[in-house]
Amino acid sequence: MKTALTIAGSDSCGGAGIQADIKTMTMNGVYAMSAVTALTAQNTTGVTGIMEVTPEFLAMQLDAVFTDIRPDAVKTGMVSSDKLIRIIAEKLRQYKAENIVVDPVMVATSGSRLIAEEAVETLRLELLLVASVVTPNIPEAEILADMSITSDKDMITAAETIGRKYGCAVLCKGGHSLNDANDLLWNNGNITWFRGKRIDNPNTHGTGCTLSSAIASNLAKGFGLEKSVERAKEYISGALAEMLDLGKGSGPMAHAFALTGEFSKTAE
Ligand SMILES: Nc1ncnc2c1ncn2[C@@H]1O[C@H](COP(=O)(O)OP(=O)(O)OP(=O)(O)O)[C@@H](O)[C@H]1O
Ligand SMILES: Cc1ncc(CO)c(N)n1
Repeated sequence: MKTALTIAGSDSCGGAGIQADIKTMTMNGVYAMSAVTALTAQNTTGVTGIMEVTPEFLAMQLDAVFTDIRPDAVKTGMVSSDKLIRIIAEKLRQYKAENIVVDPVMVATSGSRLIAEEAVETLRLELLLVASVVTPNIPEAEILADMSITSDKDMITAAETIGRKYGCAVLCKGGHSLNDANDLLWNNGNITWFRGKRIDNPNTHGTGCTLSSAIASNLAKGFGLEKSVERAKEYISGALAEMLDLGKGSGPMAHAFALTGEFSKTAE
């Protein structure tokens, strides 16, 4: 069985972060492992607390995983602070990790900040340089490319700027702000649009985490990057289309929508 590792924060309400990543990887047919960067006290309406692990303990988790079950792909999500980012980059280089998907998480859907302001620079300098692909939404792409984005053409320019500067592929997600759920992949000079149908569902807690984990799972299974993004978009569309409605805010998606059979049955 192929394997994938998520390096991210825990979301106590289960819709984003580590919990979304493990559900997504499992549903996409790979064995999921996790290294936790921080605990969040969080629900669909917001984040009320953050407790970071120490850099030493994050390093111990990464050593434990890499020296035993080598991941075929790695996804990073909430990385929180300067010191944690440096450890992650160092360990990914040390173990020559492959298929690294960096979701440059900055602000949760609910509006709460998930990375220290000064750590954004470290994320650029350390994590983007080891990434195979980075998956910014529009506000994140604006910060990473240092420009404002108001059109499809701007998305292409921003993705190319980020890709050339950091030597990685870039998936710029239009979903939130600009267009229908159309995402743009810049991969070594080649441009591919993934045109998704916008699903009229306000429950989008954890969409970014879910998409990047689905991409990592497909890379782990040996699909190329374009095919991995295409398959990940199909998975997230299926999870959104279930119209799960939990919680008082922007709720989570139905990660296990494709699960049928004995163990997914409810009581009569
Ligand atoms: N309503 C929707 N219908 C269909 N696809 C959507 C919808 N909303 C988001 N997506 C898709 O979900 C994926 C994640 O994009 P999104 O822009 O929501 O990420 P994000 O802003 O990083 O998420 P998060 O808020 O979890 O950090 C993209 O492929 C996007 O096109
Ligand atoms: C722990 C965690 N990571 C990422 C996100 C982004 O959606 C979130 N809300 N919580």
